[in-house]
Amino acid sequence: MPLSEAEELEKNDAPREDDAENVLSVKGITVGFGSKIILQNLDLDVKRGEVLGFVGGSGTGKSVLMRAILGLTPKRAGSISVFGHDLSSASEKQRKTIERRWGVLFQQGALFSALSVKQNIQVPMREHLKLSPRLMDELATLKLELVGLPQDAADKLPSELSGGMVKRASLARALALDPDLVFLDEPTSGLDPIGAAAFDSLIAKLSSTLGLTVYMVTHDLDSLHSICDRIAVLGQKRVLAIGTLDDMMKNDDPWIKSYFRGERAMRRA
Ligand SMILES: Nc1ncnc2c1ncn2[C@@H]1O[C@H](COP(=O)(O)OP(=O)(O)OP(=O)(O)O)[C@@H](O)[C@H]1O
Repeated sequence: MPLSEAEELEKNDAPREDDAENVLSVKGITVGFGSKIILQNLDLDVKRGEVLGFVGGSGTGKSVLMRAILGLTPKRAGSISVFGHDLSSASEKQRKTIERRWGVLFQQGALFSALSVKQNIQVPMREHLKLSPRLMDELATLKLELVGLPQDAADKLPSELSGGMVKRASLARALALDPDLVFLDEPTSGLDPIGAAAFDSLIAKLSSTLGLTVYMVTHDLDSLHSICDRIAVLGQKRVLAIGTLDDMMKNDDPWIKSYFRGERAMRRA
């Protein structure tokens, strides 16, 4: 009898012991474009069930790192393990199984403009699952509810939605396959403070009720304060520091100090 995809994964690439704690483990990765090195020998662990906020100056490589983890940008060295499985040695089939367990919300939402919200949510279902149209409609309805969108949003085009609704629709698409891990690239950018706070609460609620692990690139100090269990700071081509907000407040690196204890941070206090 042929092995299921999950059995295939187990058989060929047994999870390492630290899988129990780390959903994602990046070891010594280097990424560059031409002669420009963006990330060098970078290490990062993301723990199961945590909300990790990722910050860093503009252009330090936060999006590049996320894209490298997702396999969209090639790395020159190092290894990336997700759910205990090394992505470089995974077969295509194993990779697909791993991809089914993560969801991604790209910057600006990245919804397909010619597809309705419902069809956008169903894109990952079409790619990874074989379901009847009726079941896919039922699932899309559930996802809309989960992210707090009204059912009449289902047949709208992205251009007919407000910025906050686009973010929610993108989140619904990221959650389409009931992932264990979600990557969010600046989910609250472009939202007004009330919309951003509502989106933060939604992420916190989903993380606690669904046990989701959240990897969130953000510039939003409010998000860092309100929902992140840990914060990682990218700088000098690596993770400069990782820890709780308290740890960041005590850190004396000049960039970290000005970010967390500078004028902007003090204004929000
Ligand atoms: N495909 C590419 N080819 C060449 N250079 C690239 C490419 N993608 C990104 N870069 C460069 O890599 C660097 C890091 O970019 P990245 O978008 O990851 O920064 P970021 O930390 O996400 O910035 P921001 O906070 O402004 O979004 C930048 O100098 C960018 O120009």
